[in-house]
Amino acid sequence: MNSENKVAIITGSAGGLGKAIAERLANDGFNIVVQDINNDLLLETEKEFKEKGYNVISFKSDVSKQKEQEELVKFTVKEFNKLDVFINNAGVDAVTPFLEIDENQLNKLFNINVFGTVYGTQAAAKQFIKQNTKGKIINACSIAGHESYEMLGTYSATKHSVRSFTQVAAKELAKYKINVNAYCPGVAKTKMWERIDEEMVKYDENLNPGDAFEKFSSAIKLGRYQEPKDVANLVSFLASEDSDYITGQSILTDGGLVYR
Ligand SMILES: NC(=O)C1=CN([C@@H]2O[C@H](COP(=O)(O)OP(=O)(O)OC[C@H]3O[C@@H](n4cnc5c(N)ncnc54)[C@H](O)[C@@H]3O)[C@@H](O)[C@H]2O)C=CC1
Ligand SMILES: CC(=O)C(C)=O
Repeated sequence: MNSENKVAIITGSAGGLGKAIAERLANDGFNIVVQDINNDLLLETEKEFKEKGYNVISFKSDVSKQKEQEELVKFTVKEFNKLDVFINNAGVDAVTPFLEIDENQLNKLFNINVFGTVYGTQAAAKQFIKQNTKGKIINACSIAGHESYEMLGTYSATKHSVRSFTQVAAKELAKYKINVNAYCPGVAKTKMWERIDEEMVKYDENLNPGDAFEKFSSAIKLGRYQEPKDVANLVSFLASEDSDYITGQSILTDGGLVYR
């Protein structure tokens, strides 16, 4: 392990966008901590990354638990001596009409997408302040943090909330030289979109499997759906010194879908 390397934690990185972000940061020279609630997939990813020669360790926890976010940071500092970048990537979806939104759905999505982001930001910021170093916190927002989508009401509300917390944390933490930004992907082919497509098709008899994904992605001006590496490219920039003068922003990376 190289103790000179910068250290990044990426939550929800056993698969999907988080895994691509972790891999990109490892290639950028970071020591990385992959975190997820899915332990089997997490261990597989850790093994794959070790075989590729990355400086990686894994930590199984639940981002919606404040204490577990603190333990994640503690574990990282114990293993790698410091923290430089914390990526609040873990997130979950739900597809229902507005009239069917219930308490379970609201609790689950807000707990993971919003509370998880707040707890992760707090744990990372406290560590940066203790270290007396600058630091970067990078949150997973979405096109749904700028525009609210039918059938994705709760999800969209959580991502608007992530954008709001990104702004307020950036304002309050700037005096410690902590930057807080967010990336807003569009339509990336991961397990999340597989689930969204499956659920949307259930609610509309005119849709066949794959149609909902196709419908969303056919509106993308650059003419193709998003690859996880498109998202990793933006996060790599936000984690680097090249973004030192940017804070409080929720930046769209969607191939031309939502314009703000
Ligand atoms: N796929 C897409 O098109 C888009 C995704 N996003 C956001 O990007 C982030 C990553 O999305 P995907 O990779 O597509 O999702 P995904 O569902 O493929 O992967 C999410 C990962 O988070 C983990 N996770 C779920 N709950 C957790 C918890 N409580 N604690 C720790 N880990 C947990 C899962 O086990 C999984 O490995 C999410 O925040 C999502 O909302 C935003 C816009 C578009
Ligand atoms: C998955 C997602 O973030 C969407 C539909 O915007």
